[in-house]
Amino acid sequence: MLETTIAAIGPLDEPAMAAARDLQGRLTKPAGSLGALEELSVRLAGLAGTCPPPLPEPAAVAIFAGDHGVHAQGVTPWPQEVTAQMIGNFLAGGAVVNAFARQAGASVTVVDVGVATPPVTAPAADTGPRLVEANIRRGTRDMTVEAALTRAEARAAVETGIRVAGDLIDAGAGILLTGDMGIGNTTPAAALVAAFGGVDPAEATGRGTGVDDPTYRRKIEVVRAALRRHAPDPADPLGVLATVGGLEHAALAGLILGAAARRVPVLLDGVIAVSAALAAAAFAPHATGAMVAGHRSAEPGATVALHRLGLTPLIDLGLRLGEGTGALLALPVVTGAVRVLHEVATFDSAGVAEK
Ligand SMILES: O=C(O)c1ccc[n+]([C@@H]2O[C@H](COP(=O)([O-])O)[C@@H](O)[C@H]2O)c1
Ligand SMILES: Cc1cc2nc[nH]c2cc1C
Repeated sequence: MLETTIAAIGPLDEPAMAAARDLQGRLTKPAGSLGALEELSVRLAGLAGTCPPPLPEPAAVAIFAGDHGVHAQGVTPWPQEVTAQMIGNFLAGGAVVNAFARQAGASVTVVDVGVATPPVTAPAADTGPRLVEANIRRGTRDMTVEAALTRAEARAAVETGIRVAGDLIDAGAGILLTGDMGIGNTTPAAALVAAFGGVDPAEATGRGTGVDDPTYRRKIEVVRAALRRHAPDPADPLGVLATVGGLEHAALAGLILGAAARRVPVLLDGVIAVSAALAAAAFAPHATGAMVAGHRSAEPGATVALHRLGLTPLIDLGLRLGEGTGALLALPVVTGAVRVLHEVATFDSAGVAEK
């Protein structure tokens, strides 16, 4: 399934992009006045292979949740149980992601790919957040001691993400938004950014949920130790994900690949999402055509990854929550970029004089 998905990911459609550029030039506004929205609309036309591209509606957030053996190294102040407890909060509708999803009119799907303790489940409701139980392992192994995952486990997580993308798109989603929950997951995210980005762990590692100076220094050394032990090869993305990644990172890479293969845009959230996006781009370089960077996380690794991917984030508000919150805030910007191509009059049709 991974191989067929990768094979289905092709380049952006040049004629559709040329048509979108031409249309942008005829709309009743000074050329270039919508800044980054114009190039985004052109890219989404190229992804859809048609101009105008469909409005990115309805929107679906997929929150992949997992735990991390590297938690034992003291890289986060939070207890591991918070991952499962926050799943309960997501399903009950009480987290920030739920508030932003209600505002944006987006559905929320929580996917347990690797939570260590059984998730706290809420009573099933027909509407509201949904739980997909796809646990591959109750948390990864400690990457400073051994590989976090076997290649088979990493592949199973990637393929779970591909499957979730397909299911959400089959159910009608016009855009997918990445979400994540996993106490400790900024440590493997930093390792992935350092491995794929070829930067020193000190440049890729941030303070996550907020750690003090001694913990931050230890966190950098933990990332350094894992990379030294495994020496992951960036040309082997499954190997990188298995040795120094996480189950939610691998599943997010799969979600991105699945969206790209179906030519549906995927709006990226924070550092966990963009570290997974580096893996997706290593599997299939053309997958970047489907990626839209929702925001610039405060984590330094996010800026490194966005630069490598050639993506400019739509908003930059110093967020560092995860869950999909930054992607949800950016969603109206993406919709606005496309809506312009559908609804704005041309100089010709509106009888407005050109300069
Ligand atoms: O999205 C981000 O950039 C981001 C930055 C810092 C923290 N987080 C969230 O915080 C958790 C991981 O933080 P930590 O310090 O436990 O590694 C995890 O649940 C993430 O969703 C997320
Ligand atoms: C409370 C809490 C909520 C979160 N949401 C995403 N990561 C999180 C980490 C914590 C600790």
